[in-house]
Amino acid sequence: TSIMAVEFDGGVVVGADSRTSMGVYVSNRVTDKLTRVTDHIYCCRSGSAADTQAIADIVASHMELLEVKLGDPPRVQIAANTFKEICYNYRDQLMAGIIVAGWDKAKGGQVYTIPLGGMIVRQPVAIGGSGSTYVWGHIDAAYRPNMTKEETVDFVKNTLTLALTRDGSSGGVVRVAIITKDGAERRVFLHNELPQF
Ligand SMILES: C#CCCCC(=O)N[C@@H](Cc1ccccc1)C(=O)N[C@@H](CC(C)C)B(O)O
Repeated sequence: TSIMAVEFDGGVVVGADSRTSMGVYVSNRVTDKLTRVTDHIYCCRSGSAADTQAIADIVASHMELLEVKLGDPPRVQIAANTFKEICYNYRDQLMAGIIVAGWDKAKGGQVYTIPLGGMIVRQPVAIGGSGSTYVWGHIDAAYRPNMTKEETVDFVKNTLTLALTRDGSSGGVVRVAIITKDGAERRVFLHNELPQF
C-alpha cells in the first residue's frame, strides 16, 4: 500500500493506490482504501485489510452515535483519537497503519497519522504503507506549505505514482478525495492516466 494525506487552506486531500495483495498475488486491483468515517472525515488504510476494515467500521459507528448525542458533527481530532485508542490498546493483535484526515469548523483541514504501534500525531503532510518508504525524500524536496487545492491534488497524485511504481505491494489506480466544508469530492486516475516519470 501507498497512502497519503495533505492539509491545505480550506481542507485536506487524501490519496491511495488500489492494490490488495496476498504474497505476490494481487487479490484486488481496484481496492478503495479511502474509507468514510463521517461526511467530512476519511481514513487511509494500510496493513491488514481485515483489521483496518473492522477498526474503521467501529469508529464510524462511534462517530455516528456521537453526532446524535452531541447534535453536532464530531471533530477530526475526536475521530483520530478514537482510532488511536483501538490501535494502541490492541497493538499486539493488529496490523494497521491508518491516516485520519478531514475538515471541521473548529480547526479546518487536519491530518493525523497513526502508524503501527498506535502513536498519534498531527502533521501537515503524512504518508504511509509499504510504498511510502520510497518517497520520503520526494516529500522533503517537493512539499511546500500553502499549496492550492489543485496543486495539492497534483502533489498527492505525483507522489503516489512514484511510490506505486517502485513498490511491488502497491499498484493499480490512484484514488483521491478532496474534503472541505462542502463535503468530500472523489477523483480516480486510471493507471494509463498517471504520469510516467
Ligand atoms: C492472506 C491474506 C491477506 C489478505 C489481504 C490483505 O490484508 N493484504 C494486505 C497485505 C497483508 C497484510 C497482512 C497480512 C497479509 C497480507 C494488503 O494488501 N494491505 C494493503 C492495505 C489494505 C487495506 C488493502 B497495503 O498495506 O499493502
